[in-house]
Amino acid sequence: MAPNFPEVQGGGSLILAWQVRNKRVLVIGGGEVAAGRILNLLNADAKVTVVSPRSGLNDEVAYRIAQNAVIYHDRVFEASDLDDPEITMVMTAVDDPVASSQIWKLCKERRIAANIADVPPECDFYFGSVHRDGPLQIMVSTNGNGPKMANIVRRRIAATLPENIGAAITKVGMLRRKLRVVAPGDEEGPKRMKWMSKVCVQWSLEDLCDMEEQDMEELLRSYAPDQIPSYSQVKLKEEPGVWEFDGSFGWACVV
Ligand SMILES: C[C@@]1(CC(=O)O)C2=NC(=C\c3[nH]c(c(CCC(=O)O)c3CC(=O)O)Cc3[nH]c(c(CC(=O)O)c3CCC(=O)O)/C=C3\N/C(=C\2)[C@@H](CCC(=O)O)[C@]3(C)CC(=O)O)/[C@H]1CCC(=O)O
Ligand SMILES: NC(=O)c1ccc[n+]([C@@H]2O[C@H](COP(=O)([O-])OP(=O)(O)OC[C@H]3O[C@@H](n4cnc5c(N)ncnc54)[C@H](O)[C@@H]3O)[C@@H](O)[C@H]2O)c1
Repeated sequence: MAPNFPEVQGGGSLILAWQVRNKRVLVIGGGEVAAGRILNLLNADAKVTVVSPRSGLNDEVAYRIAQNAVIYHDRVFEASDLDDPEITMVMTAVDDPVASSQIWKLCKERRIAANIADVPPECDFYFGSVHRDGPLQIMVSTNGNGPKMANIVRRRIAATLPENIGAAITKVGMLRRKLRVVAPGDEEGPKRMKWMSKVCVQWSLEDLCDMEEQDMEELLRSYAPDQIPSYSQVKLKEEPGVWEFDGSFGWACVV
């Protein structure tokens, strides 16, 4: 009998949320594609170096350079650009396939992860179509089958989301950090996770979005008894005793 484990479906990508904050990433090229790469990197708080002749700069890339958002070298790529040991990743977006392939080979020699735009066999990772709303990021990949389709699917997904989902997630992030203060320590982990999951399930997205800091404090009082008060109980500041666990299970036998 086949075991009841998930079936392996090869041919996909490993989709990750790569933490490039404060890490150096080299972008080669300064055209339209580079502008998108640079924005993605700055959104992820990376330290970005751009190499491209000024004559080929797109307006957006020129703006990032003028804003000092990136370090800029006004010339074509040189092999020594890869000498900086800080570089964790390379992206090329140049209209010169020979230069692209040369850069790919040099990156492989140095074991630096690289994306060569539009050359799938020369990519350690692909980009995807990304929806962003505050802390929420949704990436759609078609694994090289149809980049424009990725764009269409991403827009379709984004259109189904509640308008305030990003704000709700930001609030939940605050609540989780507060919970770690109220209930610190590894031994509390399983209880913390269960309580947090229950809050997310029992409160609606709209409730979570409306949650203010004082509501969070109130809600956290339910952690020890492990009974989640409803949004209105917290919001209307009902007597804590109404929802606080008193040792009964919501009913009592009067004898
Ligand atoms: C998602 C997105 C992210 C980004 O780059 O930011 C992205 N391409 C986007 C747009 C786009 N790219 C192309 C078109 C023309 C229409 C079309 O072909 O559909 C359009 C549409 C447009 O321009 O509107 C041409 C194209 N792209 C690749 C090839 C080479 C090939 O297929 O062999 C060719 C030339 C094909 C040819 O010559 O015919 C290859 C790749 N492009 C990828 C990502 C990776 C796979 C992602 C996936 O499969 O999901 C991969 C493998 C490598 C990589 O570059 O990382 C971004 C949309 C972002 C957004 O708008 O939301
Ligand atoms: N993956 C994608 O989403 C996607 C979409 C469209 C195009 N592309 C491909 O990406 C590449 C770039 O596209 P684009 O629209 O940004 O092109 P573009 O012509 O706007 O920009 C090319 C840039 O590369 C620079 N450049 C050229 N040779 C260089 C070198 N040796 N060193 C440093 N910089 C150099 C130029 O100065 C220019 O800034 C093309 O090959 C294009 O086919 C990819």
